[in-house]
Amino acid sequence: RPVVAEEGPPATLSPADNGTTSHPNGTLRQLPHIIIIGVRKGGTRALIEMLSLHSAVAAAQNEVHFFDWESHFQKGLPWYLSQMPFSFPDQLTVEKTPAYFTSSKVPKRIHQMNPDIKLLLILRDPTERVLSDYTQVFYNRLQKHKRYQPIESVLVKDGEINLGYKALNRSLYYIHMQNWLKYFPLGSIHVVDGDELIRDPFPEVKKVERFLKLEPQINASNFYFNKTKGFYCLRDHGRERCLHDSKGRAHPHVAPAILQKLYQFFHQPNKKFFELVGRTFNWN
Ligand SMILES: Nc1ncnc2c1ncn2[C@@H]1O[C@H](COP(=O)(O)OS(=O)(=O)O)[C@@H](OP(=O)(O)O)[C@H]1O
Repeated sequence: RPVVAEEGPPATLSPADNGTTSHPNGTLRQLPHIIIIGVRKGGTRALIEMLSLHSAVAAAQNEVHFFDWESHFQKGLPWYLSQMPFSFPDQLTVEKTPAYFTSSKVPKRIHQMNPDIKLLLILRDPTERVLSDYTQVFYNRLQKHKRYQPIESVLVKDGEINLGYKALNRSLYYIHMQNWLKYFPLGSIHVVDGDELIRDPFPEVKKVERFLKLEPQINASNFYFNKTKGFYCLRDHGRERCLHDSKGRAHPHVAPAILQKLYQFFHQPNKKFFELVGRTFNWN
């Protein structure tokens, strides 16, 4: 059960409220039991949609940005609660905000709300994630008719990897993970392999179901490969749907020599991450 910590945000819930707001049909809003903390472009939307196939899961529609945006955090837990979907008391509520993973103040704040919360972290090959991150910003700028720099000029400065490029830092997973492990035991954080979730989602989703101690319910038949999209899509009670067009975009071409530099750049950080979590991933 989520608890309200002593040092929590300014407006805390009254004891009578106990973290829930009820509705006449027996549903209520509950603080999340599960948070998908990131990583940005890791496959967080796919993961929350896939998890929502389970009848015991109620997912918040939008990214809430409660713990990372001061303007939201200052509103306190009652506001956070008001962002949650209505659910039945035995359902688990989940929200996803990919920016949480790389925001240093977030782990402490989530821990203060509920030290027993279950965290899901979906990661992808760090280089691939950088390209996906660049592509996202590229499209955002395109939409706003703003200028954008070609990928190679943001990745490289004076012939070397440009350490000032923010997207690179977001892919240094061990740095951020260390921060989370100051507050949560490894057993509270399940790392989902985002590359596998793309390649063959069902086994990855089953692992999540087990981690959350949910009754096995999600089936192989809930997934089908859509050739046009080039990704798996979902089948839920006979209804078929793919993720939005903004998910699964083509990435820019990068010269092989630069790509090689990037792989090399991430080699040591990746090793540090593997040591931290006691498992390896099939990253370049
Ligand atoms: N089934 C399925 N369909 C479509 N897309 C899928 C799927 N599974 C994982 N992905 C990958 O999810 C990537 C987007 O990640 P996020 O949802 O975490 O992005 S965001 O941070 O919320 O913007 C997105 O990244 P891009 O390929 O760069 O667009 C996808 O590769």
